[in-house]
Amino acid sequence: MHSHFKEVNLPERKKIVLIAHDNKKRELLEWAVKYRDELSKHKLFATGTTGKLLERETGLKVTCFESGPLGGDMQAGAYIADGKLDLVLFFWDPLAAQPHDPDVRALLRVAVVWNVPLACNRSSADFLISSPYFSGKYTKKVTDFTVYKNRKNS
Ligand SMILES: O=C(CO)COP(=O)(O)O
Repeated sequence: MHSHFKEVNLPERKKIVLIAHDNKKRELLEWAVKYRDELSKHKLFATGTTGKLLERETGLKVTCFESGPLGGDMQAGAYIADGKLDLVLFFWDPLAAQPHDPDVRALLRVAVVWNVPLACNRSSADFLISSPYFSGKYTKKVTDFTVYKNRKNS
């Protein structure tokens, strides 16, 4: 199918959400401490427990959603749908079943819908943060959903 795109300008100072499942929290915290100075240039969000730990270990201000299993992933997903998050760093655990797996999948899905840069492991996060776009301007293309929204049976 022929898709049309809209351009969305991302500013230098990005709105970034950081999330880690329990077995991945140490890894995300180490990563955030390593890149503390770079992260300090941005506005940070996180799910509840991840955010509390991030604030404690980096000293950076983090706006916290609810804890993930209590709806935090869905809050982050809603922010994405509203265009209020520019980048997602989500170290999810591939070896542990999560009670809120549907929420996790929904967040990952909606990030892809809106073409949001998304790192799910440390090396991807390294690649993202070393990109000039991380702290520079970037114009992303988002599918233009006008046709979808105006479809006949809507
Ligand atoms: O479960 C999570 C994401 O799915 C993370 O939630 P917490 O940061 O509150 O532990």
